[in-house]
Amino acid sequence: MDSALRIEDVRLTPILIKDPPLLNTQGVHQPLTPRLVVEVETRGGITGLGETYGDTAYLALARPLAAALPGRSVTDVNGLFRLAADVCGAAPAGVVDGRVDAGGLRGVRTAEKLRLSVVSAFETACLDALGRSLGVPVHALLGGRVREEVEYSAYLFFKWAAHPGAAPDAWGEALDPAGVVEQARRFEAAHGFGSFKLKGGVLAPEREAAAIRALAGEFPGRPLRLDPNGAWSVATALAVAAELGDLLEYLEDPVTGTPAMAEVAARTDVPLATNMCVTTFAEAPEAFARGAVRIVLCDHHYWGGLHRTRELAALCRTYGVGLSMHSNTHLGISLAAMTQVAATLPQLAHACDTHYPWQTDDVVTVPPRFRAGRLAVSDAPGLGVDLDRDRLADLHRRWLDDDGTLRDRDDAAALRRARPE
Ligand SMILES: O=C([O-])C(=O)C[C@H](O)[C@@H](O)C(=O)[O-]
Ligand SMILES: [Mg+2]
Repeated sequence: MDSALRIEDVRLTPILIKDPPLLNTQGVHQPLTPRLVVEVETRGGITGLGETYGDTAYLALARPLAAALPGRSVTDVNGLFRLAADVCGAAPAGVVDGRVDAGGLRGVRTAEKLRLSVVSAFETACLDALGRSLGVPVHALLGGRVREEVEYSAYLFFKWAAHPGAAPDAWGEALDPAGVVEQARRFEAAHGFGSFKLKGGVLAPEREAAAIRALAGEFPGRPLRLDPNGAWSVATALAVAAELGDLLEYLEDPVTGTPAMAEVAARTDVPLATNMCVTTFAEAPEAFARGAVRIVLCDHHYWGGLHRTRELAALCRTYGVGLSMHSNTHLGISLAAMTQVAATLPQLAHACDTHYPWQTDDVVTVPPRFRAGRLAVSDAPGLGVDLDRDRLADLHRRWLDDDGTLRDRDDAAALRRARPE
């Protein structure tokens, strides 16, 4: 083994980044939300980057893994999973209690999901370091790209004009169909997005269906998705599906859990997609056997990295299930990783989700630019992004200065603070 590829040091930097008051079925995004930047430095002096959730539960698992890595090779990405199982221990008490993951809206929190979300950032950082060391892009380490660009979808939200006590943000309020259409127009004008996903589960289902109809009127024939994060009953889901019918590219997690999704799927032709009932390999057999979902949203953060995202793609292909991509609040390191892996997935037939246009902070030196809703796939070594260390230090300072209130994303708590009634 080339000793230059051995890991010399691992740096973890928790940060707080600005986030607008976007609404979802849990509550509202906090004004600042945590992320974790992982740097893996080799003995050869090359540093690889990764990014993941930065809440305290993730940090508690990341620290022992970071401490155990020096001396291992960045080529040993398979070994990371065994190592994490050995050194991370249990998730901190109280965070795995059957609740839906507040920061992710990705089904119930489990210790395994937390651990995989942490390992994903280390895997990405190792692949970045390996790619930089060898002078090849990460997609080459995953078998090579099958496309030159990756298409992304505009992620529309009902939102307030401002966080409580703050000045209105640049997007303004969107609490009705007209506001959503205006937001979509701005997304299209700024980034050229050709497809739109509306985050639902916020207003009455009829209002959300009306917003989709308004989008269809403004952008005829464009792919449209609605995602209430499991907030509806089977009857409501069927009523909305019947009303919107052909207007929808897919309906995402209209109800919670595989049995309810299967019940809806059996009674509508509208394709159902999920990032809530199939979020681990163990959940796939039942959901696929029952025909509960036609599309699974991959997300390298919680599926455990870029290689495992490709394993998920192979599983979906085997069962004739389609593939799309999910996103939470994230920065340019994650966007680069999403783009690299998406470039290697032949059956990715839907535009990927991204929250990125909502972010005003970043830690990469050159923020990516969407053209016609697409990102060019970088052929530069590694992920193709570099760290802005001054920015990283500023955002880490914010995290240090926080009294603990915002270090864990909790949209329900943020809503209670803003609207105690
Ligand atoms: O597709 C999804 O379910 C999501 O993107 C979940 C996210 O947590 C999103 O709803 C958010 O951040 O409000
Ligand atoms: Mg979803």
